[in-house]
Amino acid sequence: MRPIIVALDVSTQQQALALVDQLANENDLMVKVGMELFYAVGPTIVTALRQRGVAIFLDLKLYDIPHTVERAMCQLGRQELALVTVHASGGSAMIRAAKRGLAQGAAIAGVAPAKLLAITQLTSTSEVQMQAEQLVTVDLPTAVTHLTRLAQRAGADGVVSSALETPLVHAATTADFLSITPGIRLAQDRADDQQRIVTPAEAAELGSDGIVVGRSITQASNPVVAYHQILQEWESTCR
Ligand SMILES: O=c1ccn([C@@H]2O[C@H](COP(=O)(O)O)[C@@H](O)[C@H]2O)c(=O)[nH]1
Repeated sequence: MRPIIVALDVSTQQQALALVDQLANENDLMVKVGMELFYAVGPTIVTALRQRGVAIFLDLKLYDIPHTVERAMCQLGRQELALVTVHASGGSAMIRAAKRGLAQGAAIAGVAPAKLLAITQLTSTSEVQMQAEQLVTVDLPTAVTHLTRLAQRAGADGVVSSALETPLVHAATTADFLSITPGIRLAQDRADDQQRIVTPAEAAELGSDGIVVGRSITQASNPVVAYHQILQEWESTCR
């Protein structure tokens, strides 16, 4: 399955469920709960979404000392989640700890463990910004490739980056390793905080295993029409 993952970046359960209900007829729907919704509503949003039968990507981008991340992931592991995230730059010990925590939580609850994704460089980061602000001295593709290798060696199941880097991610990892890609924009979308953007068709051509789309759907006058436009582009070029 190569999902379109709808980022439910809204601040109430009512808004989130209204969006999911509009998309209820779509096959294999996966939604992403990010910081805004999770901090506003709390873990009950996961329960409410599970009751609607959608796959859930809980994108909290954990970044802390390994012990803290392991204990936090143990809690998340008890939920039936498809995907969760950490920042790859938290390091290999932290990623290994995240994986251990997820497995522990899943075993306690008797559910399948979520897949662990590591964020490489946020899609809102440009190469210039990365070099100037993070003092990274290599170019952005090299930095993403390095963090991808580190993430896979530490046990992550995939990475998050722009689809622009997906060919590098796949070249650096085994066939089952996921390249999940936000920073998706339609030709008519206006410029915003995202820097490394591609269209759904470009993401498919580049080999993305799943695109994350937020505002192009959630802020569209008709989210279902926007979803179908994206689906059509994504599937017409999907390999
Ligand atoms: O590098 C990253 C990692 C995560 N995101 C998340 O994806 C969505 C994108 O939303 P849009 O409205 O389509 O920009 C959002 O929830 C981010 O937190 C990302 O954009 N880039």
